[in-house]
Amino acid sequence: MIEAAVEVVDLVKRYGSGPGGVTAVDGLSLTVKRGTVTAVLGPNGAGKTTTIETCEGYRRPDSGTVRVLGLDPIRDRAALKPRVGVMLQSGGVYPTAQAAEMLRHVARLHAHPLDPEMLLERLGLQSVRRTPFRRLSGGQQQRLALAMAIVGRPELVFLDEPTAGLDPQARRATWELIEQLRADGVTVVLATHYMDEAERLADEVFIVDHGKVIAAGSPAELTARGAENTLTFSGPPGLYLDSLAKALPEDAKVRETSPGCYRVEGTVNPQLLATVTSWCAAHGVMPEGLAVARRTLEDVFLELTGRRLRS
Ligand SMILES: Nc1ncnc2c1ncn2[C@@H]1O[C@H](COP(=O)(O)OP(=O)(O)OP(=O)(O)O)[C@@H](O)[C@H]1O
Repeated sequence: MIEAAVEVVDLVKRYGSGPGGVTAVDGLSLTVKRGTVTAVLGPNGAGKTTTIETCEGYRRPDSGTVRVLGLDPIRDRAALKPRVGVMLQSGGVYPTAQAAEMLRHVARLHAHPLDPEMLLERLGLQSVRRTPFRRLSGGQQQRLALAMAIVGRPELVFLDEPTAGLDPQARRATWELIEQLRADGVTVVLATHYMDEAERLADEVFIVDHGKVIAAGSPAELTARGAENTLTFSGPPGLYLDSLAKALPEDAKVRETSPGCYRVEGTVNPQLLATVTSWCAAHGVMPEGLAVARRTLEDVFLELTGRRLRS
């Protein structure tokens, strides 16, 4: 059997002790398969960064085990260093060094680096190549940190909120780069609180809340559980929905979510759409803003916790 790229079992990590202490990670387990993009998705404070930093060898578990490429991240740090890419925050770099110079420097430390110029181009950093790190904008610093994490062609890369605060164009460029990494066989572990990012990029998602995994699966598996799709439309308030409910298949439900806003949940297929529109036609109702929406990871999180992912 091929060994997992990352295996976290019952990880517990506390900050401080006594009543003022915080249990940041509370018995978290996850497995990252090689060659996949795996997202650790959760709201602020869920324990994502602590988990990632423990995998990177920066934090020691209070209990539980962490294996990275079959090794111990703290004990085997030297062996893992050339094989694992991490995005360092500003503390890890020389603030007065120029962007391109820093990237070339990191590239030279590796046997078979990617071309630094290609990375600067892909991440839209060519125009600031001579700018000292500390004068780059937050988003530029973040993209440079990403470039430095992957320039050495790691087998595995940990990305903690790689697109937080980026503008849409930089976000797309980062997503494309992550997709390219996967195509090249790199394993990517991505901590994010953006569900659209997890949905678009991840093969496997671990939804984390209060330091625990509360759901796991591919985005398709997670969003397919329960109501697969929804159909919404608006019309006059107070429509008599019992007769529409009778016309719908058994697994579908309809309700008025707010006055004049209607939501049908179930397997939305062309037949269901036809049933709803013909019921509307028979009742003289013009269904405005008729839309079919797939259930999102945000909906999954809301159902599991009663809260929204983005607070
Ligand atoms: N160095 C620290 N000392 C004390 N408490 C900490 C420390 N780092 C994190 N915490 C606390 O641990 C909990 C988990 O934080 P963590 O940063 O791991 O979560 P996160 O999911 O990455 O959140 P965010 O998206 O906000 O970074 C939070 O309650 C946080 O306040």
